[in-house]
Amino acid sequence: MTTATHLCHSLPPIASLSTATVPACNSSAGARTQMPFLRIACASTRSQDDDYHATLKALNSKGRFPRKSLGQHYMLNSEINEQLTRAANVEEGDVVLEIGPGTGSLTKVLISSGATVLAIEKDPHMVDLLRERFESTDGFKVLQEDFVKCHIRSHMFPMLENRKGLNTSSTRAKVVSNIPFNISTDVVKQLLPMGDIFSEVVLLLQEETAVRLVESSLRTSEYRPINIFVNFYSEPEYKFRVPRTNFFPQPNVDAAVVTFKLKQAPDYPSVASTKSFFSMVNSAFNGKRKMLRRSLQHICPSNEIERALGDAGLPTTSRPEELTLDDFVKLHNLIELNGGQRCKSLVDLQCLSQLSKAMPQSQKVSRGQEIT
Ligand SMILES: C[S@@+](CC[C@H](N)C(=O)[O-])C[C@H]1O[C@@H](n2cnc3c(N)ncnc32)[C@H](O)[C@@H]1O
Repeated sequence: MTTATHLCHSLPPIASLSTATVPACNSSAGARTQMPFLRIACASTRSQDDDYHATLKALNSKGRFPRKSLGQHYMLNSEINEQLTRAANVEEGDVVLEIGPGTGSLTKVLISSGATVLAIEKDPHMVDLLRERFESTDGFKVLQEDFVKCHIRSHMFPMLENRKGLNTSSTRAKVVSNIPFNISTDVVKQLLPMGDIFSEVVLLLQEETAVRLVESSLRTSEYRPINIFVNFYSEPEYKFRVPRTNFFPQPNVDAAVVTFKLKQAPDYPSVASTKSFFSMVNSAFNGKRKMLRRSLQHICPSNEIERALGDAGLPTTSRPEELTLDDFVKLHNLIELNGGQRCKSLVDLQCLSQLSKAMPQSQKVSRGQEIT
């Protein structure tokens, strides 16, 4: 305990120190135990640039306290940053988008793997810090923007264009990020339909969100339109849990790493229009306790819905939480086919789908925002 006391005394004067803990040395995802200050010495031997002291020093240099409203929980364990980078198979020549780079601990690992990194950071103080830290590094650019509002395509296209002619195997970029938990759903909705520019999206999410996005099963209350959305656009995989003790300041919840392998348009389930498809899915779940023949009545008369359910091989009494992505696709296409002129609202939806086809790609991707 002498070491612990000594280290505690040497900590910089910053609020919330008394509640802070650092990760276990063998930071195997899975260990839930909170590690005391005693372990700091051990963590700092792994990566002195981004350990507990360095993070505090970096924040102090800008007179900053971590801001809860910006979800500022900094990663103290470089092993986890390396695992995130490996989960995306980042290699020489890759272009990587990092959302919320903070002090740049993950950024450093990405750059060391040979990637060119575009970082989007909302906090201007962290942007200053990153510019100082990576000032002499080629292949790094940081923009001070709110990711939720930024037009990511216009930033990515020039970077991808620049790579043409380089001897690199991948033509699409990757996303690797430890994001603030409060923008997780926005990030997922915005990025997953971008399979034309991103091949993988690897995110460190709140564990509960990770489980809800990847593992929600049929017939449970967690099964929502977002699950249909995630599986429509990607192949998600829960990789590993990251105990809360790996962050400063320590959040009240654990985190987990999820990879989303993005599909490209030809591999999306075949629907006449994604707009009308997701409108139907949302409507179906609006009346979660209701049978589909009732909740979709505004689209088609219930006998038409029953007929489509029957043709899809589903019970006429089906409820939304009983349908897989494939079932919804079949149902949607059958309603379109069977409904024809009789389904007035569907005709309206078809008009919308024509409009949507005329929309620029940049607007189309924001449609995911409608998913709940
Ligand atoms: C959980 S911290 C992660 C920091 C760093 N990646 C790490 O692993 O230590 C989240 C970071 O996202 C930034 N941030 C918060 N909201 C943001 C937004 N809307 N757009 C971009 N960055 C944001 C915060 O300022 C913070 O630096």
